[in-house]
Amino acid sequence: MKLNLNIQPLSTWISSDKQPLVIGGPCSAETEDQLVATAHLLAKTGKITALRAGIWKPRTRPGEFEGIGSIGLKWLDRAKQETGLPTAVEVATAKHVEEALAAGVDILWVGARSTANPFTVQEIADALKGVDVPVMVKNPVNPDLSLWIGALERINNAGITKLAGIHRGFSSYEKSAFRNEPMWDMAIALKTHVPELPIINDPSHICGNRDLIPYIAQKALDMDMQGLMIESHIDPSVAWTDAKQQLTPAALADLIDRLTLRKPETSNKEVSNALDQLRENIDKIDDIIFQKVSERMKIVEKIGNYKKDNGITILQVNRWDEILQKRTAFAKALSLNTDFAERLLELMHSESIRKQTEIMGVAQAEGQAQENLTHV
Ligand SMILES: O=C(O)C(=O)C[C@]1(C(=O)O)C=C[C@@H](O)C=C1
Repeated sequence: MKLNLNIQPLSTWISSDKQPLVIGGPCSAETEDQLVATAHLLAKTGKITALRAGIWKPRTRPGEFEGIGSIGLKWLDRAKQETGLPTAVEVATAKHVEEALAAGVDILWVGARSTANPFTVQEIADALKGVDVPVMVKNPVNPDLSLWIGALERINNAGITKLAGIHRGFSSYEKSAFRNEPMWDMAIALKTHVPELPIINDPSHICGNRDLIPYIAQKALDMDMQGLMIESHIDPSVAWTDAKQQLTPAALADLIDRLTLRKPETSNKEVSNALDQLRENIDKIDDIIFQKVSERMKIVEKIGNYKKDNGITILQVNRWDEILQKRTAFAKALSLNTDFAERLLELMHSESIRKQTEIMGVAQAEGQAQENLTHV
């Protein structure tokens, strides 16, 4: 379902001269020298569109460096005056918004922890009323698309039309190579709901480790994201925060050089005709798949009626296991990815269970129980 947000194109608020669009800068502003020197080196690469720096840092545990605070805004302004780079900082309270705007910060962003809290987002939105400043909203720490959309809506309702999302990955209990799981499907879902919303990828926070950054940055561009936010420090080995994921300005420039830029469309008529033809074939095949799935569901319904009339359980573990084994082996023989085949079968099986539960009348009882609960 498409959402109705009032959003201006990215090019109306940030220069599109350099492609890919990269917002670079240190995780935290630490000292005036560190920030200004990093900014100069970044500007000298000629590849950076805006300068980022954390001024107020939301830390998980107390006692860690929580950002240099307001004084850093003066350093950031000096970096901007000397390099000509527009600046971006994270804001998490109304006071941050007021101070950042008073200090001439060009772009604000809402952090992942703030996005997860509607009270915080509303406080920021209220502080932004009547101001024409670009705001980027990071995904919430947890993979909840509604929270991300809700935060964008709150900011948009406050009158902010220069709006973007930042995909920084999601917390996960599972051990992983990533600091935050990319869960690309979440960013794709946001793009599907709000196609006009620019999305900036933040490979630094997804990876948590500089070696992985090139892969995520490339994938983000291939996912048609509009830009990258990458942390860069003059000397990452002594960085006060996120030392492992920061790149020197030279390493960042090198990474940008190695990225391949692709476009969503081509002006080559021959290629676009070939793609049209192939897409027509896909449409036909998708139609056949749906017809077949519908036939399968009709059989599932018949089985469901037999089960209801003869006191047979809905779940048939042995039969389900047989389907999983045989069909995934078949899928493999057809050169299909077995994980994909398994997920497809699971999706169909859970729909069968839902359908047969409905036939048994249990779904109705469950619905009634839910209704009773909501009336308590
Ligand atoms: O074989 C059945 O009993 C069915 O209802 C079909 C089906 C399926 O979707 O394939 C559904 C539920 C069972 O757990 C096993 C298989």
